[in-house]
Amino acid sequence: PRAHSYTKYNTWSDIQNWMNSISSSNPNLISKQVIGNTYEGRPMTVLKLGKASSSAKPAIFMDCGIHAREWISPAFCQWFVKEALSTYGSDSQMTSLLNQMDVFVLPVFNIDGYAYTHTNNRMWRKTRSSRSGSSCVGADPNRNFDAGWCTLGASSNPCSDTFCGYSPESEIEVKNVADFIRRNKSVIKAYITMHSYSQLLLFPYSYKYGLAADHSELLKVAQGASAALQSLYGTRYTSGPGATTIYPAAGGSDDWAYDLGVKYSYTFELRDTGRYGFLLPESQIKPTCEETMLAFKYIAAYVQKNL
Ligand SMILES: NCCCCC[C@@H](C[SeH])C(=O)O
Ligand SMILES: [Zn+2]
Ligand SMILES: [Zn+2]
Repeated sequence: PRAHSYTKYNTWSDIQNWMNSISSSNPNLISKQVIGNTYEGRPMTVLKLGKASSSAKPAIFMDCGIHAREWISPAFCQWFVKEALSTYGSDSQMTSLLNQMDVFVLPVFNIDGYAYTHTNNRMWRKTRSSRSGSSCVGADPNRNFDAGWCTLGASSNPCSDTFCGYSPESEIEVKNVADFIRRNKSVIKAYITMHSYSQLLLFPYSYKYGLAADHSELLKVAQGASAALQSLYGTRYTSGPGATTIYPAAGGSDDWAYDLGVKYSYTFELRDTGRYGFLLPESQIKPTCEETMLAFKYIAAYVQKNL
């Protein structure tokens, strides 16, 4: 079988094997927990990074792979875990971060969809749930959260790629993540969700045009993170509220987390701006992950300073 590589788009099977081995590699810094199964029964696995502590530490939650075809997203979550473990002890900021906080990483949110893009349809976006009454499969997890659910920028047609689902959290994958974040909301200070493509750093709201109460602070941090990202290879990002920066979109994970009380809530649209789109070549995994690490660390440092 193919081996796992940080500079390749790994199959779910290779990612699962990788999670099992890396989470037993350093019990003082990483552990894994299954937060539930997907519709097709695959284990949704969260990696908890941070210096082991008997008391609860403030935390950041990051997910990748909400949308199946956005392969650069799970690639970043895997890269992040490798970088965190390999630079802890040598990189002062990463050491400080993992000493003071925990980082929960969900490398593949929509595992069924991700597997389906490897076997059947590279351009699949949604979950793989099916319900009697429709021949169409899946709902858009990023329209299925309980945040302005199905009001705008989403479809109630099960055959649409932005189908909002039959009710909020109807998708078991969404419910599993929402339950986990609700269970840990007292410690979770930031929510970061990785998507592609367009090179955008978005924050609430997308379910309405109105500005978030923390708009100016969220914008300031996003602009700082984008500048940090650009400093490496010159990659240019646009920062702003989702509704006006990309499009209105209700039911999103970032809006939901923000309204739950997780103030620092961001959606990344990673490389590129359309030349390759979702089919970003594997040769761009390394540079994309390196520059995105700088943006993540900028946000994490800001959150740490404002604990
Ligand atoms: N919560 C919505 C954030 C803005 C839209 C993000 C994109 C990622 Se592909 C989408 O879900 O359509
Ligand atoms: Zn997406
Ligand atoms: Zn996108």
